[in-house]
Amino acid sequence: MAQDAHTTQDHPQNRQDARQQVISVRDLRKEFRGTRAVDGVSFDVRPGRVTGFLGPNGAGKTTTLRMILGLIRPTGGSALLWGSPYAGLTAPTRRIGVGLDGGAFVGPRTGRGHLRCYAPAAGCGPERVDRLLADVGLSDAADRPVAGYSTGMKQRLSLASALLGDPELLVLDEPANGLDPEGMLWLREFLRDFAASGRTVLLSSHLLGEMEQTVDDVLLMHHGRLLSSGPLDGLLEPGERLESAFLRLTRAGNGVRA
Ligand SMILES: Nc1ncnc2c1ncn2[C@@H]1O[C@H](COP(=O)(O)OP(=O)(O)OP(=O)(O)O)[C@@H](O)[C@H]1O
Repeated sequence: MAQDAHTTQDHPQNRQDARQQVISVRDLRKEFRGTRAVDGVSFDVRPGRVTGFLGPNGAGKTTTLRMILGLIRPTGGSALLWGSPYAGLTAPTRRIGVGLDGGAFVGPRTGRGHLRCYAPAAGCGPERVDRLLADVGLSDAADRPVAGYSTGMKQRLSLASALLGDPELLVLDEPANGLDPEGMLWLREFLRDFAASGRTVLLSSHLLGEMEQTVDDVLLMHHGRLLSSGPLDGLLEPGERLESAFLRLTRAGNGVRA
């Protein structure tokens, strides 16, 4: 993962390099009225990997994801998907499955109704909706109003929504929130299988212990800055847990390891 190559998205060579990556972020910055939410972040997300965007509440993870997805405009820097800004992609909703904020649901709608509502835009029919409901373990609850779903069930429905377009990239914000241990295990296996098929996952989480068992690559964020990026194996010292590594890095200051 490149750390220090600051680029602009318009340079042809940079576009060429960025096309080798699924996501390529360079010197990305966002300020909200004096709050530096994201402060010069650079990283790449490689294909066929589960990359964990990890850090405590307020670290800047969601803001970065929203900039990558073109939902908010950066103060500076660039975020490219397959070498293009989100707005320059053809049919982005079919290439990228997005799960932000645990999903936004209309309470009286059923789980099946929710997916059927978004299915046409994703180019899929009712049979795929049924299959996805089964894949995420919601077949039995499919015809109940989402308002009565547990947090974990909403997370599963959000994941099914993200999968509607059969995307090659999943971008998920805190998908493990509210899942019980069985749900965590299920999510972990699901994401690992997704990446094993050559597709790519970028997910944010503050649950370092859980993510340690899920991700291949780590982007460790703190106070808007990237503390570390690269394969999980390269980050941890022998016998070290991810939470301890995070404390070690935050105590060491803002050093950046490639
Ligand atoms: N729309 C906004 N207006 C003002 N400040 C914002 C806005 N969105 C985010 N922030 C601030 O930017 C910082 C980073 O927030 P962000 O939501 O990106 O962090 P996060 O790592 O995703 O944390 P969490 O896990 O709590 O969602 C925080 O200080 C937050 O208060």
